[in-house]
Amino acid sequence: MVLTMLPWGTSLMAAAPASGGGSTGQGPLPRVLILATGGTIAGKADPRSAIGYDAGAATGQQLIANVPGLDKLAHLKVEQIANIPSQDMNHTVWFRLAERINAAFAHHEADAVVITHGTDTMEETAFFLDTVLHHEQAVVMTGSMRPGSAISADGPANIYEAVQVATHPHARGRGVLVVLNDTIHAAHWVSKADSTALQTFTSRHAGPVGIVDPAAVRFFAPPRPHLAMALPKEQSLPAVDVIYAHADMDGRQIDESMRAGVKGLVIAGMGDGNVSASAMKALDRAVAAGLVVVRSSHVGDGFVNRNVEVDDNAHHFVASYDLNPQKARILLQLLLAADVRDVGDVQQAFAFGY
Ligand SMILES: NC(=O)CC[C@H](N)C(=O)O
Repeated sequence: MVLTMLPWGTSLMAAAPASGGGSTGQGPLPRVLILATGGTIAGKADPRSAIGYDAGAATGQQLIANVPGLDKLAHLKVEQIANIPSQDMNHTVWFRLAERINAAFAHHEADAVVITHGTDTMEETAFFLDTVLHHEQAVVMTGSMRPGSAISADGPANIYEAVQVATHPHARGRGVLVVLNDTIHAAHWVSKADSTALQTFTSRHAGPVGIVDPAAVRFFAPPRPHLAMALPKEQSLPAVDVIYAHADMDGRQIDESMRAGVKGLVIAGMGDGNVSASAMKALDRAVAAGLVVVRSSHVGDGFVNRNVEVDDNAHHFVASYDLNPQKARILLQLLLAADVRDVGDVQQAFAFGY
């Protein structure tokens, strides 16, 4: 490759007549579709208490109006997909988002998408969309930890940076990204790790894939191989429960989930995906009844590997590798929706990319 010297602040790729030149000030402005779903970023002060607020109160249009300089980065179109605190996020909104994004790119309505969202379930929405969307164009999620009414609200800067990242040419082909507090995370690894701090998102063992510093958007890591699943046609997902393991654990919750008719179980296990002996017996009953059982962990980092403390071959369990329980649940739902229930096939999907 021949290296061409360009003026500072101009990247080789951004200089091309691509749609991602918003951060360089060259060429036509890229078109960014902003899909607003609510969250703290759309929060307004609650007059009943000094620290209280209602998430999902302001509209996407109001959020954008509070971000100076955004019109110099991109042509924006804002649509309100929902206006909820993200603890109420659900598959109906996920399907609405996925279909809107598919349509926007199929009809060349936008060059990139930014989604505003509460931080509680942002990693789950990011993981769902990352798995069912198959576009080169950037899809970037952002939110905030402080409501717009707070001193030093973080929402406006996060929206600005999300648009900067979404319009950066190196954001293409990376699946769904999460941008918060100057940091860029990939959907596979990102997780909320602090209930109040601005730097709430981590990508524990993998680390963030990039940063936004005052001069530039910088990516460090190559994209992860993309596990591409179809968006289920039925617009619904099979029932899968997550069961949290702890000392004195019995099999009661596992049996109750089976009675309720779930199709799969994810264990938020201790350590590398352990449960007690009596819970293990209940899991064997679940497998015998035709449920798919995935062992994940609630410790927050590291892999759950096959056949280490637990003989997965003998029990017919699946190991989650590095997917946390809430993401393991979504992958299992998508696999079951696609009629993938053979333990070997399910395991292959969880091991994809490693
Ligand atoms: N900081 C946040 O966004 C969390 C607030 C709220 N629970 C939500 O996820 O929407």
